[in-house]
Amino acid sequence: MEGRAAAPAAGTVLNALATGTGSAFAIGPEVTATVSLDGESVSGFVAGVEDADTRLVERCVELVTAEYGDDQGGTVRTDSEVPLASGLKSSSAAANATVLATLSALDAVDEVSRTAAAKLGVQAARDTGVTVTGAFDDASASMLGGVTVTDNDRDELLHRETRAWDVLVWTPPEQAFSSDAPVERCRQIAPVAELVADLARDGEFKRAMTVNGLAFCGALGFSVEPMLEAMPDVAGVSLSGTGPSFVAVGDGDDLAAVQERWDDRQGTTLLTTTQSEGARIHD
Ligand SMILES: Nc1ncnc2c1ncn2[C@@H]1O[C@H](COP(=O)(O)OP(=O)(O)OP(=O)(O)O)[C@@H](O)[C@H]1O
Ligand SMILES: O=C(O)C1=C[C@@H](O)[C@@H](O)[C@H](O)C1
Repeated sequence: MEGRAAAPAAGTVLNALATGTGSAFAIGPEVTATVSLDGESVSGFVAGVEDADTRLVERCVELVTAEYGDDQGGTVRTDSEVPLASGLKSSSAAANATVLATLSALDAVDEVSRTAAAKLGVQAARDTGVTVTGAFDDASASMLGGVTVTDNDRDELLHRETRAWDVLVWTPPEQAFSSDAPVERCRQIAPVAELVADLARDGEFKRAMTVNGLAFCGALGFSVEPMLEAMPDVAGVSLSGTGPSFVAVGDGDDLAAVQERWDDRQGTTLLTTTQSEGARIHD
């Protein structure tokens, strides 16, 4: 019994740590999960990362086999095109891919809606303490594709649209785990987050993410310089998640100008696009 599925990473429009309302958009790079159900306990591997914390993806397999199978164990392996703890939601993508791969291994894909599958991954993230709010914003964007706006306190999808943007990502050579973020400082910028949520619900995603980025750089202690370097050329740029990556959206020519500046920084830049199809199961 084997299943394979892939789910996209995501960038941030609104970080939910201030108010519980969040917004994110799916981007090209993916996490692929391969699940084999042939044992009693569940063990996980992250390709290329020794000593990776595999509890999240193991918990995803456990939750799915408990609800849709017979508590089977087995192995789960993830292969990721995005680095861990970089603000690009690799945890949500890994959880979504693992939930779908496990459902595929059980031949139970048709029994579960995509939204319900994303919620199982959110539950696994809460159970293993890798998230602050549950991050249904990131999970829904990765699972459904497009741009989503969610209430993470109720795991409710408030709004979803698709956008065809080019996306530039700068990832510095550091890591920042969401579970270590200073939540109280984020709550202090709630009035700004409410304004960003209004813009996002109206589909004004670019302006929303730029205001989000300026506010969360302040709350989380990141420099706004990468944003200032992008703002002359693009309307949408933000710190992604709890950092350290930044994302800028627009069209190719505008992003090329930003990339020239971000290429002078340490770390890596990646030019990709928005992704509107969401997670997919490999036959
Ligand atoms: N590719 C992966 N495969 C398996 N587990 C993963 C993967 N990516 C993340 N995780 C799990 O999620 C945990 C938290 O990850 P992390 O804080 O890096 O989330 P992220 O989604 O990459 O970052 P952010 O929330 O800032 O976007 C990791 O400790 C690990 O347990
Ligand atoms: O852990 C969390 O709850 C979150 C982490 C970041 O990705 C945020 O962007 C997201 O809105 C919520």
